[in-house]
Amino acid sequence: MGQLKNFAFLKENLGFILVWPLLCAALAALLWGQTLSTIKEDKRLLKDSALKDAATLSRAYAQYLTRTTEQIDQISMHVKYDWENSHGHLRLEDLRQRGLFTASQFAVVSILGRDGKPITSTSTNGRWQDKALAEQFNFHRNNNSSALRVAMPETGAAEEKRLVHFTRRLEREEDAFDGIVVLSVEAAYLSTFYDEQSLGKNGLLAVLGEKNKIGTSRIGDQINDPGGQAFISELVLDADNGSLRVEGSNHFSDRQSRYVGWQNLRAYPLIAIVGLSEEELLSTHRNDWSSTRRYTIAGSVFLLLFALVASIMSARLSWRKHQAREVRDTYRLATEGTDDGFYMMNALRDLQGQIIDFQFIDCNARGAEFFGLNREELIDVKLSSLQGEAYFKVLLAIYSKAMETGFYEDEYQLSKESGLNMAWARRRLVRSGSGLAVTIQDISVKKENERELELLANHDGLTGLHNRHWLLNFLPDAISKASAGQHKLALLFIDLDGFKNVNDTQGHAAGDNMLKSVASRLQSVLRPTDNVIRLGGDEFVVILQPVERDSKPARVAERIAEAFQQPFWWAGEKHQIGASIGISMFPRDGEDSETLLKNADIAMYSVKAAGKGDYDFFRPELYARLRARFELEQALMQALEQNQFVLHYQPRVDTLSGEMASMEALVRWIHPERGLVSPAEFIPIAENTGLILRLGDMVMEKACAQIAAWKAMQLPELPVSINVSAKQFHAGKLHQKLSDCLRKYNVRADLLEVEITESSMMGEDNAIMEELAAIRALGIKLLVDDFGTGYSSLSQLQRLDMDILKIDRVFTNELDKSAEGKIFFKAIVSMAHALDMTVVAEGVESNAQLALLRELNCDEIQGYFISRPVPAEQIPALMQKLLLLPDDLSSDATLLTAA
Ligand SMILES: Nc1nc2c(ncn2[C@@H]2O[C@H](COP(=O)(O)O[C@H]3[C@@H](O)[C@H](n4cnc5c(=O)[nH]c(N)nc54)O[C@@H]3COP(=O)(O)O)[C@@H](O)[C@H]2O)c(=O)[nH]1
Repeated sequence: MGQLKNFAFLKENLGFILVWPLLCAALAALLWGQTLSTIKEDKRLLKDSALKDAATLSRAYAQYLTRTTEQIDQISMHVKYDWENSHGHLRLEDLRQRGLFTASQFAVVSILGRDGKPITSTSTNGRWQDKALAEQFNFHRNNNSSALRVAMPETGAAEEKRLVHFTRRLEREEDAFDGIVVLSVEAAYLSTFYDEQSLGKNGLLAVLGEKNKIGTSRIGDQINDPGGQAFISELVLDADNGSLRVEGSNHFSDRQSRYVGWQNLRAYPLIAIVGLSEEELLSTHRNDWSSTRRYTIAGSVFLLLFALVASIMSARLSWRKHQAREVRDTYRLATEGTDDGFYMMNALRDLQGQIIDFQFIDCNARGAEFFGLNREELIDVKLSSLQGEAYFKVLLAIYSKAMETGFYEDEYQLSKESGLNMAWARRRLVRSGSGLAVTIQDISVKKENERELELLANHDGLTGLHNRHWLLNFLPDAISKASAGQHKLALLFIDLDGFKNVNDTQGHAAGDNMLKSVASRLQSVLRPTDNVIRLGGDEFVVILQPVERDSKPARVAERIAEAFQQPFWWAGEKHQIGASIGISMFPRDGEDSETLLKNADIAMYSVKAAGKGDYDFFRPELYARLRARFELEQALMQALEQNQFVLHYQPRVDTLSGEMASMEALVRWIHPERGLVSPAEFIPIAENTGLILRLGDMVMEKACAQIAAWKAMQLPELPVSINVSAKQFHAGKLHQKLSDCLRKYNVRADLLEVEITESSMMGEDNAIMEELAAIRALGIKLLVDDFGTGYSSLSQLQRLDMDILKIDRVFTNELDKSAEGKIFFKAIVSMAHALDMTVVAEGVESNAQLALLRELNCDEIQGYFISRPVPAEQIPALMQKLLLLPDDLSSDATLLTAA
């Protein structure tokens, strides 16, 4: 299988692998062709040049011979003249002594007489028997030409020097033959023209005479006189001058071929021959040719090696590409089924090697789909063509960084420019060879989920404001910024006043509406850069920064407080609510989130304690107050466990007669250190901490026990009313507790009355309605306490079927102070009577108030004018007194009653 794959790979890439050897073979062939043709051309030029040189040198040699022969000619003319004038008495020795034949080349100068015998001579060694000289003598004797003739030497004995004889006819009167003058010159003298520089070491010089008879011949230093000749066969010279290549093996004694040039002397019967050795000429160029050949061989070897290396590299490259492609294909196939986009990208570089773009070379179907294309459409596309210029620059920087470091990964939000149709992506870039393997994952859904989770985690679902979680993350950063910028930061802790009432009395839907309205109202009075946070319940926080002075958060707090003075409206109804605001400042009141929040909360609490609806800055002493409150809470819990509470009773009497109609049970805390503590101090804390439930149960228990005790003492059976807080109602099963308690102490239901504040029973909460009905069904009377301070209407009271209406002492107090107070009181009494309810005036402190109440037909009164709340032990005395009005008033009453 593997072999089959390899074979397929080879087949696929054969062209790419063999391209280099083929290219190199072609280059080598070209190189060799060029080299051989150059050598051939060189040889041709060399031959042409050699032939020209030989011809030129032969001409120069001919000139040299002409000049030499002319000298000899002149001397011979001189001798002839002297001979003919001397009438046969000339002695050549005399002429020699006079310096005429001093030149060394003249071996012998002779005059031969008419019989051919020497008459006078410069030497006795003349070779007058030479066959060639004899021939010349005969010629001169038979021809009356006076021209100079040349006789080439015969081949003589080896030890003899060869002599060339120059001869001239001598004459007497009437041109009669008188002998000849012979100038014999050493043949070698004619070849002194030889110059190694121009003819080389094996150059040839030769002089031919008539019938091509060789006068002298010389090859290099070797002058062939005496001894053999340079020639082994006669040259065929078919023109007066010329040049030709002469094959050495046939013509020359040294067998070397030569380029031979020849020139006939015009004035004398001589031929000058020059030969240049071919071997010598070639040898000077042979080095050039061999170095050319060496270069060509080196070039060929280089090409061979290059082809080999290139083939190996091509094969390896192809193999790597093949493997990379296989890996790519495998990866693509593997990623084909996934949701991730996979891309192989090639880095495109400029001449300086700088990356200028990337090109898609492969991708999976999903990857192409991200760009709205199919795979074939995306391959070969450049990255730059898929997005705008600015965005491409950003991408290029990231991709180049990945090329540099080998890896890059991030999550990023995509713009429209990206060309990818997704909102968020995770990309992973891994360097792979000369490019990048890029994986893109669409994480839009995940990001959306994260965003929603983040929204949920950081926002309040009801109001849309940031929540506590967000605040706790945001505050440390904001504090750091403030610290770095050396400015202040203000934290406003806002707690709604009366919100619990709305929630408790009008239901959670109303409470939710209120919170939404509060949120938008807060935002409306703040700048968009200020942060509003809902901490939870009815608590809000506002962060202001930068802040220079306290005056700024003070102004904001004032604006908020003012905004809350306007009523809230929903479902066509008006709702009033306030806000208490505590302010802490960074860094003065704390340097961390927790401290700033805690101190703003303390300041807010201080505002609440001081009457609500206002703002205050944190001060360290507020903390002391909070601590006192905390200690009170602890003490209250302990008091409940240790039964430190007692009930005092305040009578309620008939307005006219002063007869005790009922008693209100009012709890008192007998503190082990502080003595008697007012419920006005601890009831609100009990309400806030939830201790009111246990306290309420205890009051119920003590009241029933007391009724039972008085009954046991056989005192008149008078009802006792107990105060029940809203929390007790909302805790549920109040009627059950009351019923159990009555049963436990065997007390009649009509001896127990329940006072509930107006605000506790407000709203449309069915649970309260049902609870009230159930209590009433037990036979227990229901009293509306503190009427006039809340927002209940009489019609609502009618629906709840309340028995007694207790008008708050604020209105009793107004009775004798203003006409409006009296009118208001009268209206309530009238309406309550119309609803068949008994009216009680609370807080009656004076005779004048009593008189007016009688006038207004108020049924019962309660107040310090009758009696302060007193311990249970004092009640029997009051009971026995029967009429509790001051004596004079009681008698008035008696009178009135009687009347
Ligand atoms: N849930 C419960 N609340 C209780 C209970 N016991 C008392 N309370 C509530 O505490 C508040 C303060 O009560 P207290 O200090 O006892 O004051 C009562 C009277 O002393 C006072 N009063 C009565 N007559 C006059 C008067 O002529 N002038 C005047 N200045 N004060 C007067 O009024 C208080 C009774 O008020 P009310 O209940 O509204 O009739 C107070 O709100 C109590 O309700 C308890 O057991 N449970």
